Amino acid sequence: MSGELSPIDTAKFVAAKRAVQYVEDGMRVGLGTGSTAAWMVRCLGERVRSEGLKITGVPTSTRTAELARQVGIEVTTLDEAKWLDLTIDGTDEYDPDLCLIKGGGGAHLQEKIVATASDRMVVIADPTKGVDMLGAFPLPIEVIPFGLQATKGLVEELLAAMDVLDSKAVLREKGGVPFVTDEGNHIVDLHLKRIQDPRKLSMVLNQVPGVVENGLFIDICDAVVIGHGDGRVEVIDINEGTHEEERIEFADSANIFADI
Ligand SMILES: O=C(CO)[C@H](O)[C@H](O)COP(=O)(O)O
Repeated sequence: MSGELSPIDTAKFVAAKRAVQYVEDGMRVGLGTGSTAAWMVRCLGERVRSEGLKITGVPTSTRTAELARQVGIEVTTLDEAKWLDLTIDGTDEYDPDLCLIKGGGGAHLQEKIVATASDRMVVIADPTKGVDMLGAFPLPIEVIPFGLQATKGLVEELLAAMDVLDSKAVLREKGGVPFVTDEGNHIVDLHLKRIQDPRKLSMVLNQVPGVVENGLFIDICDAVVIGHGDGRVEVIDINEGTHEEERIEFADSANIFADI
């Protein structure tokens, strides 16, 4: 990949480039999944190659593991790393409390385990991901294959009783067959009304037998780095209560790929 980036890719790139500044020598870093997280992995690889930064990455999917190795990041498992200093990941939505909907890429189970086992989670996003109230993006749940239709039916009944279901629960497909996660499970996407009480919904969903994990990330994200197409980044830190803006140089974006 080379040449001019589109405004949306510039936004993702500058968010990623700013976020990898949080990474210090010796850190164990959770590596998220998705197109924005892929920019972060490339930016981190660039720091490893050009600065000799020594880090261990814990990928949240086979896709991310493959890319991390390709760009020169040493990877290990969460069990080997035990605990992480930082996780950097993308998101499908973030709200003003930095609660998230994730799982658009079908990796939210590993992503949630990895982020929860980290001192700090930094989310990278473009401006389209910010919402006043979660729920415009369909909420993914990971469901085991056994009894899939029974689980899906029960979830639909529960959501209808709670008056949060907007249309329906849809089994995610890829290439005409059910999408299979890295854990060998399936994804059901829940088309909901705006989520008034994400904490309650998350707890209810995870009580249903057959549901492994839902895509709501509550009180897990510490900061969000929002990139813009003109190179500006906003950094919102929920713990510090700060909202800062700066500018990131993005003319070198093509160099990120030069040595790979
Ligand atoms: O949760 C995720 C994968 O499970 C992704 O982080 C989320 O879908 C955002 O992806 P992208 O950066 O491609 O928009």
